[in-house]
Amino acid sequence: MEEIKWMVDINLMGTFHLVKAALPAMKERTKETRLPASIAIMSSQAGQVGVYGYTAYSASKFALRGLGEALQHEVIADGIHVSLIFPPDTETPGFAEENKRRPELTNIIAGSSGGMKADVVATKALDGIKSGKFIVPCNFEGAMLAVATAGLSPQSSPLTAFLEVIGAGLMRFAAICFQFNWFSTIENWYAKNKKCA
Ligand SMILES: CCCCCCCCCCCCCCC[C@@H](O)[C@@H](N)CO
Repeated sequence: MEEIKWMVDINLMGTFHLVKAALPAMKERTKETRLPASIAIMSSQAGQVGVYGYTAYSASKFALRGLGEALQHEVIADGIHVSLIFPPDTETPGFAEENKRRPELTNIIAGSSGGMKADVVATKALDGIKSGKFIVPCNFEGAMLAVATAGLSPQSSPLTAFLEVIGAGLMRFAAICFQFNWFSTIENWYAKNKKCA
């Protein structure tokens, strides 16, 4: 339980603390300058889909979506835009550390979206923030996830809204195929490893 609390403290409470600390000055500045401002929240693709081995991590990253959606309602009148970034595995020192003890099944499922270099994720994130996107995917699988999990999130443009409406059925179908594949992999892995034990 201590480790779960630690993760929620960093990923969720850490974001609350940062937003709370930055908001008064941001509101003041947008009022004075009339220039738009952005709050970028770093989630993860594991905050769009639950992934084996990431129970605490996924929970803390999913929570950021609720935070972001509600916050966008609360700051839109101040000219502040919220962006939620959803990267896949990203080559960072933290990821190298994580990889030393990541379960095989997590590797397989997370591998469905591949990995990205940190500077590429940073560029994608900045582009998304600058163009006022609420959901910022970082790769092709991320774009599919964005459509599949669009829910009631604010849409960034009429084109995105159109693609979400048109793509919804297709992406649900793709999601079912991915889930089927992941559950079969988990089942086979347990069957094989139980036999070996
Ligand atoms: C509707 C179609 C679905 C498209 C493919 C979905 C692939 C989803 C795979 C998600 C993997 C997420 C892994 C991210 C983990 C990182 O955040 C973590 N390593 C950071 O430490």
